Amino acid sequence: MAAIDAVDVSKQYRKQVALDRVDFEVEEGETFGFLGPNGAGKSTFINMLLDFAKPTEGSVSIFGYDCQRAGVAARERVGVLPEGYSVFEGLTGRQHIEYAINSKEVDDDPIEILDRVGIRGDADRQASEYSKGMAQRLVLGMALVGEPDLLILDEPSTGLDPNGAAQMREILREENARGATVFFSSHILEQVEAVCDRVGILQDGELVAVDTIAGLRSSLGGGTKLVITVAEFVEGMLEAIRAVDGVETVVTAGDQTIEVTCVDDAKMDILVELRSLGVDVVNFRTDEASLEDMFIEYTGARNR
Ligand SMILES: Nc1ncnc2c1ncn2[C@@H]1O[C@H](COP(=O)(O)OP(=O)(O)OP(=O)(O)O)[C@@H](O)[C@H]1O
Repeated sequence: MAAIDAVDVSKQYRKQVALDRVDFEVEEGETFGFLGPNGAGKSTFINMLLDFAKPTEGSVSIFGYDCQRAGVAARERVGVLPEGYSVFEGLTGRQHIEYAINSKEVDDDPIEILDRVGIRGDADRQASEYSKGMAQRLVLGMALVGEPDLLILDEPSTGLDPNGAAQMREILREENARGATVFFSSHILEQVEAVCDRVGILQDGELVAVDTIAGLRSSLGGGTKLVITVAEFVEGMLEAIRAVDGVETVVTAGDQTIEVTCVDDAKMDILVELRSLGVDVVNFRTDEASLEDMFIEYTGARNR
């Protein structure tokens, strides 16, 4: 059975279409990354899973339970890290975890959980005094209570330092390895690339791609990235590259570097085109297209 099943789900806020007939499944046991530029509809979708928002049309279900009509059953096996969660005034970190343990009626050890998310040393401090990253770690800890079958995490890396982000990745891997399905939205594409089996890309409320990263690469014609360093930029150079057959995206990275995603066959034509414009090519190399390159290609936007 699918862990998450979205059936032609749409959401309209007055004139704003936040989701437009989104239809996909997240299989049990997958780690699934949910991507999209700001305002694409990611949080709206997650809010529907949690019944904070209702679909205008279509439906969403978790392990076969409709998130609106059978919300309590749907969320029973779920651990959640919602967007913009604020901690309770007057409760320590440990008490937050104890609260989650009591509400889920399980017997986890709060200190073990705080240790896992890296804030064991701050267990008895008021959570309202925590830094942003510490609070984010605490909320992740609360989501992990009771070994949920599905983790739903809205931007889990928000506020985390690089160590925290690496720890987060490790926790997602461990959770997946014990059998949990992990569904998370993120703007940190390296993180998504490192842990996800599949990704879905939302753009203006529409799901424009759902695939493995390798699958995305091959549907973009091989997804080669050419990194070209030139002595200096020449007027009309970027437009000329864009006009070459097989070129998908052209972006600049610094004063002298151009990154081009294209089909394999286009590489030589690009270099020939640059020579004919009198551009002095200092260096070029080919990389595999990263998830960020593909994201730009699908959404036409730099993510960060
Ligand atoms: N309560 C609301 N009332 C009206 N419009 C809303 C509401 N919530 C979201 N929207 C609109 O729905 C669209 C999708 O917003 P959403 O928050 O789901 O995007 P997102 O992909 O999570 O963005 P971000 O990456 O910035 O968090 C936006 O145009 C937003 O303005």
